[in-house]
Amino acid sequence: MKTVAIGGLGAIGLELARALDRGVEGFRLIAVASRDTEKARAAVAGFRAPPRVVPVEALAEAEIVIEAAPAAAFAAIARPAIAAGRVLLACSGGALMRQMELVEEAEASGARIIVPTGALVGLDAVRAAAYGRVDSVVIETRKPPRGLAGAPYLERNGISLDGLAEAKLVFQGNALEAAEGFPANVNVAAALAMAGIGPQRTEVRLWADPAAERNIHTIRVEAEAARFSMTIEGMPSPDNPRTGRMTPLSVLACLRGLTETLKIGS
Ligand SMILES: NC(=O)C1=CN([C@@H]2O[C@H](COP(=O)(O)OP(=O)(O)OC[C@H]3O[C@@H](n4cnc5c(N)ncnc54)[C@H](O)[C@@H]3O)[C@@H](O)[C@H]2O)C=CC1
Ligand SMILES: O=C([O-])CC(=O)C(=O)O
Repeated sequence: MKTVAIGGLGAIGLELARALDRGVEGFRLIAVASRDTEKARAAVAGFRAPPRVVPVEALAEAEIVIEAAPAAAFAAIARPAIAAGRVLLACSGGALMRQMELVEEAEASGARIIVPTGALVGLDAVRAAAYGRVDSVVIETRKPPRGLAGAPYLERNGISLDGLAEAKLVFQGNALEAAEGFPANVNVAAALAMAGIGPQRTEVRLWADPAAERNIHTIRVEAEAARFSMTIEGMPSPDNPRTGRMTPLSVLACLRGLTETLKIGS
């Protein structure tokens, strides 16, 4: 049995905690941390085996630490886990991409940092292609306006999405600029950048679309070995419209992949 701890109990973390409590072969949830301790206690009170509610630094007592908190809390969860040489599953890919020195810290301590595919598709193909020459990687994301509302880039540039009648291209730039301007929205672009040709060369286009009922991500890759494009249309989570329901499922698949005997895909 590998021990697991979760930092953040929102759309992703609480779903994962519930799934682990129902039983995921080979893993046992021992601790959780969240901003609001009382709320966290109430959320896990009815569990078959309630995990301990701890401060974020104490999550590192588990062998596997799942980070599922806002980007601003990423380092506080990641650093102790890395220092303790743990396996860190990082959902806030955009935050990681902006603090790549953590990867050097992990190398020194023997920790591993794993970014699940999350709400996206195709990272296996992108990773493989990146062993050869890759000419371009583009991701186009289309979300209902409520899934983008409040992003720092929109506020800084006075872009209002209220009463939007048709789809609007709200951002075009590289993955680094996207992660800075939309910290809660472009984790998939960050994961794509880290899997492929890096944040400077990965192009991001972000649309607010009042007709969209799903979070739609299309990636297009031009590489020497292959040209491919893939689209995923994720259902927004009922708890947080910025986050797709695929993400906790992807983290579960990633977790199982750490130990399963038969593992399909890279
Ligand atoms: N990799 C991917 O494909 C995806 C990644 N994400 C990212 O994953 C992260 C979590 O997403 P959601 O669960 O949707 O967010 P959420 O907003 O629903 O939940 C976040 C949780 O973290 C807690 N929290 C806030 N501050 C904290 C702190 N300082 N320490 C510990 N916990 C704290 C909140 O109380 C809440 O329980 C976000 O950074 C989000 O952008 C979201 C969707 C897809
Ligand atoms: O589509 C989603 O579920 C979330 C998303 O865009 C991201 O965090 O990059």
